[in-house]
Amino acid sequence: MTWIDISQPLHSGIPVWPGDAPFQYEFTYTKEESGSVNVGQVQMSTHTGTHIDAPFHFDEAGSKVNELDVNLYIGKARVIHLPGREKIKAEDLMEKEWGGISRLLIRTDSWRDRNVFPEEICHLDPDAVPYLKKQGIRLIGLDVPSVDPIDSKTLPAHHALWDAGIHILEGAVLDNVEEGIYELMALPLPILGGDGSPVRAVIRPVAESL
Ligand SMILES: Nc1ccccc1C(=O)C[C@H](N)C(=O)O
Ligand SMILES: [Zn+2]
Ligand SMILES: [Zn+2]
Repeated sequence: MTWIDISQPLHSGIPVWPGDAPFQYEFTYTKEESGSVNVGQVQMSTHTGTHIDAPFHFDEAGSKVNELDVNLYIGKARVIHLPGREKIKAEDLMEKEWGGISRLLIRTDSWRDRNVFPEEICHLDPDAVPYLKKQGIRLIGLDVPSVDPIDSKTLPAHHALWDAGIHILEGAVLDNVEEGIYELMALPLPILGGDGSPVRAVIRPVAESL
């Protein structure tokens, strides 16, 4: 089975949080200038596109991105589809199949035009977190820029997840991805002291019986 890219392409027009640093790629030297090589430089927010949040993003005492276990971001993941909701509640999760898979990707389809930063998204009800913890979830990924409502200042879902030891992946592209079991790779960069990192996230289906 081939790997499927579930990452947003990075370009100067990629929407970012209102007021956050825009993505920029430019040449430090072009081949013509240097005589030998093109060399680029990138400026971006750590929360651009498909990215993970380190707990330090919302908790001064939380782990930094270089302290996170790489094993969280590689391995079996379940994809579930929960479209057309204002928020994801425990009852929605209870309707799905569970069992032994510690990574969960939720396709909400609630960020329709990825060229524009969304005003409203389907978010995670913090009351659903104990259920996720009970199912042994350690990583949750959504197809929206935040697990909380866009205008949230208190970030209750971020905090509830972290209190339950569940790590966060945001901005995955799950259009056309069917429910099922996949392998996931979405490694953050080892940015020392970082609050988050862009990731290249890929999945590939695995047979349920494996
Ligand atoms: N980058 C920002 C700039 C300003 C205000 C919030 C953010 C966020 O990133 C918050 C969001 N809850 C996030 O975890 O991605
Ligand atoms: Zn983030
Ligand atoms: Zn976040």
